Amino acid sequence: MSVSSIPLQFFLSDFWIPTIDGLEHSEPCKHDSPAEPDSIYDAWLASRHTLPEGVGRGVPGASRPITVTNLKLAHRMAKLCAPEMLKLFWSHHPLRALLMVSISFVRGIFPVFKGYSHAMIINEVQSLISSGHFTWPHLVRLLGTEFLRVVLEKYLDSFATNNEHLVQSSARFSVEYQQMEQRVRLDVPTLSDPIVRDLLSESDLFVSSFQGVGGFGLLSPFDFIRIFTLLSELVSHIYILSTLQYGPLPLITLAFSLLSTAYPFFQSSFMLYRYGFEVPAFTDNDMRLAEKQEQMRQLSLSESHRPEVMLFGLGPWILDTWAAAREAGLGINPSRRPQESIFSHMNVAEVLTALQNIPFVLMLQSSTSLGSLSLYRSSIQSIVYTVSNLFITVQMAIQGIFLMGAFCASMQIEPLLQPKREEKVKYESKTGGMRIEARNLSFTYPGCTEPALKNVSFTLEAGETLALVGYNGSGKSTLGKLLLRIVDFNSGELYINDVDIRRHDPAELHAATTAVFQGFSKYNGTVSENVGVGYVADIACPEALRRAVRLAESERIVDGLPQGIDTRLDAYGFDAPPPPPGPMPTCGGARPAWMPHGLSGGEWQRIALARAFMRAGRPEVHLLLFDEPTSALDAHAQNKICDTIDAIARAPSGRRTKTVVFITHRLATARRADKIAMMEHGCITEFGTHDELLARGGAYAALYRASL
Ligand SMILES: Nc1ncnc2c1ncn2[C@@H]1O[C@H](COP(=O)(O)OP(=O)(O)OP(=O)(O)O)[C@@H](O)[C@H]1O
Repeated sequence: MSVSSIPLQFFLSDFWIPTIDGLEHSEPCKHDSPAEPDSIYDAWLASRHTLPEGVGRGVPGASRPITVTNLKLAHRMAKLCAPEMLKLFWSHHPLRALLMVSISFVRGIFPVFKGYSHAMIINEVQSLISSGHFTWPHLVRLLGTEFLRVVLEKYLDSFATNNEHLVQSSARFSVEYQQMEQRVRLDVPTLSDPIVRDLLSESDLFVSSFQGVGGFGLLSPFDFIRIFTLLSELVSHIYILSTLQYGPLPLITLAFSLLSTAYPFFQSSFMLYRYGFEVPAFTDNDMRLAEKQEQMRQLSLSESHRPEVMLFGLGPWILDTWAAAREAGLGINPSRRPQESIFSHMNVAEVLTALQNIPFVLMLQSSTSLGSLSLYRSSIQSIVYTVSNLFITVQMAIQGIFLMGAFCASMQIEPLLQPKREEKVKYESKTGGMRIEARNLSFTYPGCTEPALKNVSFTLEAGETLALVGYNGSGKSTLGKLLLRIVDFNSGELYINDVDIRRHDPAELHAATTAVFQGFSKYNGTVSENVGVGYVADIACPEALRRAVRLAESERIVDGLPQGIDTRLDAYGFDAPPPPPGPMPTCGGARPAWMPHGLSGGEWQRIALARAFMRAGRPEVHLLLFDEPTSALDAHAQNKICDTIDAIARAPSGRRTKTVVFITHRLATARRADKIAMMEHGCITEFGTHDELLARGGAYAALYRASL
């Protein structure tokens, strides 16, 4: 998007609405932010607290008001981010980057050359008409020069575009790479922090600004270079004006010309201020409305939701909810519309444009050169437009700096589960599996008041099998995630092989575990990809894939698929992505390879089991955790899977080599375990063997009897 196409209101409204500054003073920071923030993150956080209440507080990308505080913050951020950004520009194509900046300067002078060349031609033609003192060779030379100028400008433009494209693509790849690299590093607790989410969203906006999408106040460092072009354009126009010969009333004429050309901008900004134009930032309410509207739109389009939409008769409700949100979002409600006055309909600018001709005529009295007048007029207009563009660009650049700050700050986020370097202990394998000892573990999900786990304590010796049983919502899956180091606990202690779990690198622990989650992932890919991600080193190894599929008792299912293990699976239900380009299948014809194949719930569960089995048998894996792995399987298949897990957890000699944790509602499966933990309301209320718990006659015994 070119800078000139950005509405001027975008810039002026922030400047001309004084309440923003006032609000900033009346709204002290909720967090203690230092006067000169030490880190980029602090500066970014401080800038968020300068947003007025209700306007964009919770909306990533909301434009910060232009205040002294924010200018200082932007300056601090730019300083802190500069090394990182310079590296980004220089790392791939230093010479081309230098060329890009230089060409930006040169391009700014082009409009002046153009005006000058046109003026010379006009002068020559004027001589022809008025005095006849002109020479054909001179006019031809001038036309030739103009032709050369056009060719040169076009050539430089196309060279600059190609050069920019190359430098920009490399920088874009780098920022996208860094963004991806950081995303895959971050763990669940880090990502569940709402401030981190906002930071990442603003960081994403910065990354997308490299796509050249513009709009919404996005300005990448590349667009920032355009400021150089605008500056050189401004300076060259001012220079041209200073070299012109003026007639009578030079200063008054100049002032009138400048003011009359600039008037439309002042008029529009005055109207915005006087007649209550809203700040062009999205309010929290706008975002809620947009979200609701999108949710309803998706619901109406989604084919996978269609059966329930039909069954529950949701059509009218979807339509009404969407319409209410959309109407409010579009401002169709008349009370939201800004007041308009008769003045807003008057186009005074047109009157002024007519009046502008008066000083020109006055100048014409003394000036002999029509070309100079044309140059004068085009320079005046260019100066006003360049200055206004410069203001818009600078204002957007300031917003861009906050997004750039978000990007740089996001790069410095350390995953919460990662231990400090000095506290880190390497995970040591223990023959016979993982020993787990939990002491008074408590955990509350972020934003919740009721803990999901309360004072959970138990010990599981290496190689033992534990079944976690209990009512819905009693905390079984949460405990499983704690053991797998997916989430962190709030209090208590958890020891793995007698070492505090918090001192281990989660990646090392994860390499020593395998799991099937209750809500396992369905990847948009082939069977082999869906299974192979369990151990990516073997994702292209047919034997390893076959073995995992066989262990999960899914050979028959996979062999029955149209392309066997290479069949693409339908992970989206009916909402599969559009087919790739190519011939469409004819009615009754063979099923094309790209067409994803659906699976039943139990079949998907076997695929997830096969994924876990990809690495389960490996010697470095010491903990196998299965959260309802066989809930959708028939009793026969369940028993076979349990036998398989038991076999995997043992050496050929029969000695236990892996610790196994089952989360299950099937007590027939639970009774096979060495230990059973009965969970109620986030606590382990009973712990022991099946026989011990039955003899106790408590909640487990009651549940077991009910299941018979
Ligand atoms: N992401 C979450 N955010 C907030 N609360 C959650 C979240 N996940 C689970 N909970 C809450 O934590 C409690 C324990 O949930 P958990 O999934 O551990 O139960 P469960 O025993 O595995 O249940 P089920 O047998 O139904 O699978 C529940 O009250 C649940 O509502």
